[in-house]
Amino acid sequence: MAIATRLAGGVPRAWWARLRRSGEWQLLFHIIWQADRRLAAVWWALIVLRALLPPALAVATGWLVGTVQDGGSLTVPLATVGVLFTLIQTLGPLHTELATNLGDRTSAALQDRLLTSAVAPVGIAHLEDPELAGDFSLARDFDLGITAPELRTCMGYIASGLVNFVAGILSALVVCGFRWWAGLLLLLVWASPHLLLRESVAWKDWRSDEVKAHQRHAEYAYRMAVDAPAAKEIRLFGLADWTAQRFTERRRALLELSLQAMRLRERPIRLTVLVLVVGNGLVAWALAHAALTGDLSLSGLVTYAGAAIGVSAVASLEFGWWLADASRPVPVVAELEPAMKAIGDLPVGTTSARDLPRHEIRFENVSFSYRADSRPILDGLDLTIPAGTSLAIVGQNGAGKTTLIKLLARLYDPTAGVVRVDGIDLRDLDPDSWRGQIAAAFQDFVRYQLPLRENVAPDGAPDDVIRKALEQAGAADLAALDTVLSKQFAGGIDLSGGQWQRVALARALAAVARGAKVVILDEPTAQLDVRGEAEVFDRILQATRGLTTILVSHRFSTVRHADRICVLEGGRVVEIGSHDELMAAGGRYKTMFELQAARFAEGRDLDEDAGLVGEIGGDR
Ligand SMILES: Nc1ncnc2c1ncn2[C@@H]1O[C@H](COP(=O)(O)OP(=O)(O)OP(=O)(O)O)[C@@H](O)[C@H]1O
Repeated sequence: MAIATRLAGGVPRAWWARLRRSGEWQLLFHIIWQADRRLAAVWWALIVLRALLPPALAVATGWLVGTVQDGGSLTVPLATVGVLFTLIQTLGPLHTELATNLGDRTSAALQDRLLTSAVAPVGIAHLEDPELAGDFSLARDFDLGITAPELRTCMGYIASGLVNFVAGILSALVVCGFRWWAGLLLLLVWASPHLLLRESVAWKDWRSDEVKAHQRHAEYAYRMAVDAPAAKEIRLFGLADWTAQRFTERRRALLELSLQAMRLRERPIRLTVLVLVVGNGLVAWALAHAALTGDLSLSGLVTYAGAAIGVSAVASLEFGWWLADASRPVPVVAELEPAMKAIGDLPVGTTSARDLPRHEIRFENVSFSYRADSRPILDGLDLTIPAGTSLAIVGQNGAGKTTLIKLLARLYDPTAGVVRVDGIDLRDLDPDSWRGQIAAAFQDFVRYQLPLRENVAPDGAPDDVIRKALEQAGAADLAALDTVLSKQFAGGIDLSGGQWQRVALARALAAVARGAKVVILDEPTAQLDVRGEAEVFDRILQATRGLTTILVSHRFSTVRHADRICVLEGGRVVEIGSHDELMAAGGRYKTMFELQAARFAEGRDLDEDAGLVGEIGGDR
């Protein structure tokens, strides 16, 4: 790992102060413990055992030398030195392996916490919030390893650091057996870097907006480079260098920031060296003097000199760096949990939606803005969708059609006004039971890298329900139900955009078969070819007949089939009625319809059997 990254955490005094202040390391050790108690207990036990070994070896070596001098039996002292030496050599690598494993488990525990807190809120505002998105990148650094090493790497070094630190203190205690002040003095001088270098700069601003922005961009560029969906455009638009450069620049900027933060000041370093030389010189002189004057035996000299050298481990700066690096994302994860809840969670009602009789939907004077300081997307909107009827919503890009759907699915609550179903405020309903009543095919539907079966019914359904839904969506012969819909899996297949859309429609239709009473179709046929659209949409209409259906579409050939159509503009409904009524009214709907019909009419020669022109203009 690059030294710059290792140094990024700053120097000991700074990390110690920071850690103590923020409780980062307590949080880290708490999470380590929660991640795997058994492994964590062994990890700690090995720290204690390994810390005992160096001072024990110093004592045993002195004993061995004394025994040689006295001419006694060497078997036991030699065996003791051998065992201690072997343990020192073997426990280290074992401990590192264990620490890597514990680091992986701790990362997984942190990931679990992040995932749980991302999916737990009832709404989705926290996932669309730009500031939280920055924190997300920082929080995932224990995995990404962009500004700091991954936790699996840190854990081994933290263990070694702790071993050194404790072994140093124990060695000082051994030196106290020679002269109490000598042990204390050595402890103080070797601990002095922690104090003297306190003014050196740590990377205090690692959570600044600048760091967050670099981190986010670096991560984004990385995903662009390695994710398959972006691969086509990256190549066609010649963006490969741009992507690589963006990643390199952002990462370099992060390293530069951390390097700036670690630059040590000269004077404290000189002073630290002076303190170390003087302190160690004094103890060395005392040892030599005692040995020369006969105050100290050769055995004692070997023991205390060995222990005196061992005290130096107290100065181990690395321990602080690794602990600071490893701890860094932990508070972000901890803070993200309440932050996401505060932004994304919505009050939960208790009334079950399962027994709603009719599913009439009413928007009453509904206003909505995504942020308090942004323009209203919906502004005093009134709209009623009678139970068992279909309503199509049309309007220009950005008119707020999808936003209205989000309110209906209770992914957000209105800023003002109320959305009711059968007269009950959506906020009084249990959100899960309400969503259980909804079957939806979204514009940006999810392409699950799962078998076809799970793509149609993620939470499980009998195969005949799945097959029927696929048939209704015109995807009966797509693949066997067990086929994974991704080439990235053995035996998997890739689907075209239109085929994927049919799968998304089948998902909604399977939900209808299992009892959903409200159907949301947001651009359900946008990716289907013209003939496919007409055929699939007829079947969807049949399958959803008698249900309350909301259809958002720019395709008027689809829209015209709805019982009623509303035109959304300026955050309100400006026209509503059946296709015939709106055409007769001669307003915005008629204009939009005729514009699209004319466009298709121009293309008639190019696509004679498309059938769309006839469909659009059929009963004009
Ligand atoms: N999460 C969000 N945060 C802030 N603004 C948003 C968010 N989602 C949408 N918007 C804004 O709200 C407005 C309405 O968006 P919406 O997606 O509802 O429009 P739409 O009518 O469905 O558009 P289209 O026909 O292009 O799909 C747009 O100006 C959009 O930029």
